[in-house]
Amino acid sequence: MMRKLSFEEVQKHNKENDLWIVIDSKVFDLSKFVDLHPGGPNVLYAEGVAGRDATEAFFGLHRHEVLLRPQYSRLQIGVIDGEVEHIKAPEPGSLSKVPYAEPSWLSEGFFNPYYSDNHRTFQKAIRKFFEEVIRPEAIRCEESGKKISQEVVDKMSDLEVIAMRLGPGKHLQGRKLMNGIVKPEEFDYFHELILNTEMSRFGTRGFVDGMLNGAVIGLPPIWNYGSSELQAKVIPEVLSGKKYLALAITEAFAGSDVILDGDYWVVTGTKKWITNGTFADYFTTGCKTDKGLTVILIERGEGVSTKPIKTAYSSTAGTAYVVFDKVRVPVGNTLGEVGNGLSVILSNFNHERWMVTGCSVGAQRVIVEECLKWANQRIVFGKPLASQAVIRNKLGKMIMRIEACQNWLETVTYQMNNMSYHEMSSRLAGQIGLLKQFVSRCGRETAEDATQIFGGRALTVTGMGKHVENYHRTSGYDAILAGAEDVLGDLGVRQAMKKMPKNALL
Ligand code: HEM
Repeated sequence: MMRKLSFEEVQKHNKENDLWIVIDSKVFDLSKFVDLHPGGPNVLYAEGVAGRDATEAFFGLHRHEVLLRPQYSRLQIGVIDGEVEHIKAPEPGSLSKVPYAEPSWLSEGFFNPYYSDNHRTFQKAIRKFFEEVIRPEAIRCEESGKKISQEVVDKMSDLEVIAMRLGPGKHLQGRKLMNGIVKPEEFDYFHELILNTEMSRFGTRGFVDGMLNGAVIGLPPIWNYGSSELQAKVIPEVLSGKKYLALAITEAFAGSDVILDGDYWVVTGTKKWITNGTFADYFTTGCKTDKGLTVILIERGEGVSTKPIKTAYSSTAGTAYVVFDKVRVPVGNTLGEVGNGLSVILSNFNHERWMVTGCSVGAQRVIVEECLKWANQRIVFGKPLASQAVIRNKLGKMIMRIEACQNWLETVTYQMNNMSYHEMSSRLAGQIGLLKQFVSRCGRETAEDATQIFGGRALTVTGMGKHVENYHRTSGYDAILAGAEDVLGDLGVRQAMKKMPKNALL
């Protein structure tokens, strides 16, 4: 039970070695903390702060989470008698009540045709799991640049999170998804969309890619085109998170040339910007053979070396430069027909691009929420930021963009749920390309506007604007990964032109 104190009592403690303040009805004794305060001691002795209710000043400068850190929460010595706490830490898994902070299907009083009760139960469980288990790890790894710990990967694999990230399909059969919350045959692209949007909510973009993204894009060629022996060996290792897989296609200069030597391919060459490459045990690799592009699964071993590439985001993504030096690979590791590598690679792209779009939308929505909250709480010259028309204009555009992105993404997801894989490839490749371009463009514009709203705070890695800072620095990844946005937009128009009826004349 906390001590109950009066404002009169608090006011007496307003000097060096005896300093109390009130934040949201909680009384803190800062006497010993002043010299350790990252904002310096002087601000704490200021008039209106020392011995006073400093709630407004505090929330103008700190995120609420600061008060929850154990080293700071223990500075609380009591509560103001008769006052109640207004600002509470959200319960793990809870939904935000800020308008537009959640998609309409998760907003009270709104309706949506796409989601069932099962999607709702699933969303709640996933958000809770991500907030409790993944968020602390995401923040740690984003900062340290280290690989996600095996302990956390094991927790994901216990709930089949890795398998679910690969979408609906036969790889889910017989599994207990999220402890049985969803049956394998019920799992659809909306469940997967929920996963993608939820995992992007922590302002840790490098970590999201480090979270076994390589498997999501590198495994389908194995189960679609690999031999049964290869599948039996590699798929369980990867889905259980025991082994890492990377998709190694992109090249900066010389590719991966291959010659045949008996029952072995001998691969020599380089790959660049390979996500998860630093940690990968396997590489699903595009190689040049004399019959054309061929995809080969290369296991890390003699002749394979990887070097981390320092990028704008955290090295927890494991982005690597990969060198193959006369690596001997059994011919049985060939994925698909020799010379047919392009179709192996292309068959994967729709799903990958759609996934990136979902992650992008999840991250973008958090930024909209951050800006709405900040514009409401930040007081400048006695008025909230939101009282400025120029700020409201930016907020309006952000809301329009996120709602447009979400709605188009849901329409495309609905098509995916109702189409065969082949239909998706022929009908949706162009639209997914355009969607991805639209979402990443919107994301970049929102990142710019958010930076203007947060000002200098948006340039600081920690503190008030940390999410905006991370998003501004990393939203460009959505515009490049899985296909550069301009190229994808162009693909969309070219596909549309191919399908123009011959008699469509004005
Ligand atoms: C329990 C009380 C407080 C704690 C635990 C605390 C803690 C912190 C921390 C951790 C930071 C680093 C920035 C961040 O991570 O957000 C910070 C910065 C700062 N604090 Fe406090 N603080 C407290 C009260 C106050 C109060 C009452 C003021 C009043 C003016 C204040 C003024 C500042 C300033 C000016 C900065 C620098 C802000 C910036 O770099 O943008 N702090 N504080």
